[in-house]
Amino acid sequence: MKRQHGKRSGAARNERRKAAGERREDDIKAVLSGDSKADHSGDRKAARNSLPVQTGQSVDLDIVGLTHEGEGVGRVQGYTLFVRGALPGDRARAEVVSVGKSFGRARLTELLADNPDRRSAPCPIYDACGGCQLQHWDYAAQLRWKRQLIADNLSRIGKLPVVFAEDAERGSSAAGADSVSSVRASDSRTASDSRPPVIVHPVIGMEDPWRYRNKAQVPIGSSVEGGLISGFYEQGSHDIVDMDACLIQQEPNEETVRAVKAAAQSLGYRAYDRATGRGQLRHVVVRHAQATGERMVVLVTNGRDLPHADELVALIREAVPGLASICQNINTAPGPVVFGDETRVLWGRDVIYDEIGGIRFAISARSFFQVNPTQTERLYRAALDYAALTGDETVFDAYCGIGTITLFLAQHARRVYGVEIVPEAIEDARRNATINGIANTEFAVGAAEDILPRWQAEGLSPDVIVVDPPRKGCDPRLLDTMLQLRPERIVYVSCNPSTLARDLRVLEDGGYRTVEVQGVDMFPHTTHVECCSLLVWNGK
Ligand SMILES: C[S@@+](CC[C@H](N)C(=O)[O-])C[C@H]1O[C@@H](n2cnc3c(N)ncnc32)[C@H](O)[C@@H]1O
Repeated sequence: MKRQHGKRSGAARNERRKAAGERREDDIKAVLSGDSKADHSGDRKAARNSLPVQTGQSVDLDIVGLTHEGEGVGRVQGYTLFVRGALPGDRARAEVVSVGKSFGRARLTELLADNPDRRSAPCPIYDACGGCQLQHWDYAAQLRWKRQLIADNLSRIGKLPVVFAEDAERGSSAAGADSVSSVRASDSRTASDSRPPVIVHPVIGMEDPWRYRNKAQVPIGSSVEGGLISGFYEQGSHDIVDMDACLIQQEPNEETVRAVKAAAQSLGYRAYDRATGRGQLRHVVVRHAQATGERMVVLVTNGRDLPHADELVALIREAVPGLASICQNINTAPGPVVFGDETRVLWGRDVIYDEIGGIRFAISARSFFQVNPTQTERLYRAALDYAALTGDETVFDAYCGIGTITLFLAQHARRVYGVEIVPEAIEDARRNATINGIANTEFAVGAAEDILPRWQAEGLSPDVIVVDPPRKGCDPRLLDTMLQLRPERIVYVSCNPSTLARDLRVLEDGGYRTVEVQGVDMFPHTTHVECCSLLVWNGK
């Protein structure tokens, strides 16, 4: 494992991390206190001195929860500490590394009592890499935790009464129940309402939860010797750790990245240096289509000029089987965003083809395509199931990407309208409708919050609306329009249970009832989980 050239000393790095951590903590505190310019350093010192723990202190604590970032949560005299590497059920010894008014962080030094579900993480670089957070936890336990996470968000943020599906079958509502599988509903605003609680199903897991990712997006850096390295950003920093193997990545992607790196290295390419703005290669993005075996390489470069482009293409083609596309994306912006606006084809097609549920999809360099194809089909089937289409319906699919859910739905509806903000994705969506012979779809480029009001003004009236927004959830204007359009059903697909819960609250207040939520584990060994939720018009 090589490390990036130009790294600062360990002490400097620790200082930097500490400062970043404190900034972040202050940000959180400011949000909690509602004071975005909080700078009361005198008050802060006094408050810290009155805390039950101090930096450097060794504490023993029971771990009772897990944060969204995968840190164990424990308490010392009511004060919350986050302990990386600790799991719920552990009794841990930890050294306090930072303290804030509301919570602090501690470093796990010893496990005093082990969680029976603890496993040794199979990945050799697990501790340094920030990609996975849960490899040290039995997979079934991960799935149980993700379900609880969904339920907790619905309950705490959405203020919804919730029940686990098996408890609902037994007839016991979550309100007041305290069995392990039951969900606390004590803080649910509507827990005492007569409405039935939201049913939370077991999260659908993978039979083999490894090697699932069909896309790798790796930053390129320079080694001390001046060679190219690629891998991942070390936890909490922008230092690249050179690494070719990742246990959640499909193997063809690893092979492709290795080949691209070797080809670029042999032609003397330099890695982009954020500090100086010099060097050509910023990122290598590779995709592997699981169903067809096709592969795509996208070289993200710091400018249009790509010396020896023909030789580079020839070397990559020679080394990578199944290659269908080599693209160059140009990104001259100084920030951390991976892609620039311009993409051009260096060799082959501008897309690769993959299939999900018997539908063929063209995928271009910048288009969103779910990273776990096995689970994607399960997710889309859940969405289709909740849409309960008979063939007569008008459906809106907001945040449609390359039209994946749109085409699943279109086979069972009268007409489906898709909207998506990335123009290339809509080009792909139109192409996808054509290649699958699906003629009852229409696509628009734009923000869903702008396009739905336009469709409404044109007199369109959906029976079902499907939304699948990015992590930040739906724009409030979109939620407002959905409430005005008042479809019979809303299917809300989400990769973030907290923004899902926030938006469900808005829709509930507007007259919808959340019936059930199906979690699908798209991202095993990480703290992420995908949800598919069904809402029906409740009448108001
Ligand atoms: C989670 S992805 C879902 C894509 C698609 N449903 C799928 O499963 O492949 C969210 C999509 O929303 C798009 N997007 C982000 N903000 C948007 C907005 N305001 N309006 C429409 N689309 C947006 C993104 O480009 C991305 O393709």
